[in-house]
Amino acid sequence: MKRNIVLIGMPGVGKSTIGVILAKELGFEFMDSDLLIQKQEKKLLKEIIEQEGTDGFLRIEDQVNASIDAEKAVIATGGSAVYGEKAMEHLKEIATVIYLKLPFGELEKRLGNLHNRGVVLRDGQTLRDIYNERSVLYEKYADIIIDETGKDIEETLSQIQNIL
Ligand SMILES: Nc1ncnc2c1ncn2[C@@H]1O[C@H](COP(=O)(O)OP(=O)(O)OP(=O)(O)O)[C@@H](O)[C@H]1O
Ligand SMILES: O=C(O)C1=C[C@@H](O)[C@@H](O)[C@H](O)C1
Ligand SMILES: [Mg+2]
Repeated sequence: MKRNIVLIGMPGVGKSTIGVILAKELGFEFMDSDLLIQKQEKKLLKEIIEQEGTDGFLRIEDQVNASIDAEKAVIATGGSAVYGEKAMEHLKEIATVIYLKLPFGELEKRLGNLHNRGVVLRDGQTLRDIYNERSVLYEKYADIIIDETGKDIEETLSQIQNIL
């Protein structure tokens, strides 16, 4: 295992929820890219997306993720992190990358219950469009793929622990 773990996947798959528990179990630090972006920009993610547009947000996200310096950390990325090539190359160098994968139908149900989630959608794009577009990228960058189908948080965590 490399010295850090990076979690990637669609919004709502549980990168932040699972990441913080995993960090605690491993005795690692926990970092959340979304919080690093908000701290640097001194704005909420949705404000950055509103003010800078999706491309502006993606540029900031790429720069923040490419600058992460960590040792023994679990890093939860935002769902759109995989659009940042520079960032993903950097994260691949410093971490084992785990893709938390959920079938579209389950993800749609879960996102339906989540409020205030700024998702990077270009004009006319649907959740299905970005699911298809991003799945290719998540698979490309993943060292490990965890299929969350039918698993609760504890079951997903123990599957990750068994593989590490
Ligand atoms: N089996 C499960 N695994 C993970 N999360 C689950 C599960 N079932 C329900 N949830 C819920 O789904 C939500 C996952 O949200 P979370 O913010 O962790 O996602 P995320 O991947 O970090 O998204 P984002 O890309 O927007 O940061 C939480 O509210 C969590 O409680
Ligand atoms: O999947 C997305 O498009 C996003 C997910 C969030 O974590 C944030 O990074 C931002 O709101 C964009
Ligand atoms: Mg998150």
